[in-house]
Amino acid sequence: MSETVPTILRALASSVAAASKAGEIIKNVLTKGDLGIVDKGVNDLQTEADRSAQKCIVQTLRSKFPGMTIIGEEDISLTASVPSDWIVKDEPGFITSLSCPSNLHEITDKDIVAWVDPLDGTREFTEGFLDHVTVLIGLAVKGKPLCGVIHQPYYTEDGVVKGRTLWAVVGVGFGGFQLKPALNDKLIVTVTRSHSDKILEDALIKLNPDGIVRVGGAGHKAIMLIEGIAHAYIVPTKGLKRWDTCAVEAILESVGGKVTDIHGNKYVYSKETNASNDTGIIAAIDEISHKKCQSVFQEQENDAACSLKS
Ligand SMILES: Nc1ncnc2c1ncn2[C@@H]1O[C@H](COP(=O)(O)O)[C@@H](O)[C@H]1OP(=O)(O)O
Ligand SMILES: [Mg+2]
Ligand SMILES: [Mg+2]
Ligand SMILES: [Mg+2]
Repeated sequence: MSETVPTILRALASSVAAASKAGEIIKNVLTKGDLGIVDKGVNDLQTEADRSAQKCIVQTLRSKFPGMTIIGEEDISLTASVPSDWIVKDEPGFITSLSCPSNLHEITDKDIVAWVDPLDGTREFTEGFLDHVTVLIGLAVKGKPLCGVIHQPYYTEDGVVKGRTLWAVVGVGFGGFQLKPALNDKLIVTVTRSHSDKILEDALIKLNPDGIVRVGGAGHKAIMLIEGIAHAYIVPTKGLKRWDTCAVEAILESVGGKVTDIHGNKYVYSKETNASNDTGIIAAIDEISHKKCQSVFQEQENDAACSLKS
């Protein structure tokens, strides 16, 4: 069976299954109560949940796709053995049965770069904002995000924590969510709740949006766009890394959104690249919202250039 399924679909199916297992692992760490928090820098936390979830995802992908390049956020040793059920065998049929164009059939595991954020929204996780937590896996081919997985372990429906997994293959399909349109003729932006600075606050004054939604996590903010709560997610400076944005970009692009840096340029997701998204992010659900945000960043740059000259 698996011989006939394109490798990229098997890789996405495995990522969907591994992200869900990582979500279980995250919940178990929290339930046990010993988070093992480390600050990797300034306001840059890592917990036992981040470490264990990454082990699960990387070991799963590595066991099936030996040629794949896997780049995870956490700098941890992967030589120690992990519980056998952390290496997930499942490849859900709703992904492997997708029909995809012939060029995607030619992709081999060596062509795929997996960008893995085992727990996005770590600060919010430690502060109890659990619905802000996601597991992100993006699969890039030829430097571009092709497949994305956003797993939200604490997604709640009717007061019950159910969890959910959003996925997409650019140009092929998406699932795990329903796209809800945002209010027309408005601009609501979503921004950080825990990493703000003067540059962001100045940009918000200049942008003067109809609403500002301050929540944690890159994956969670992408969900705000999909659910019609905001039109654009902006980060004016560095802070985000490719593992925060690869899955987000694939999913938003597959529903007609646009993700670039603040100058309108695309980031490259090849294995050779520096992981840092140095020139910020504009992630928008549509072209018009993206344009509105980009023009404000352009004005800010022009103002800065003028004040340097005078
Ligand atoms: N200054 C920073 N240092 C480290 N990670 C950052 C920084 N800013 C943002 N991030 C990452 O981007 C995500 C979105 O940022 P924010 O929640 O502030 O909007 C954060 O959850 C965090 O991912 P992670 O939690 O995976 O480390
Ligand atoms: Mg982190
Ligand atoms: Mg992150
Ligand atoms: Mg993380």
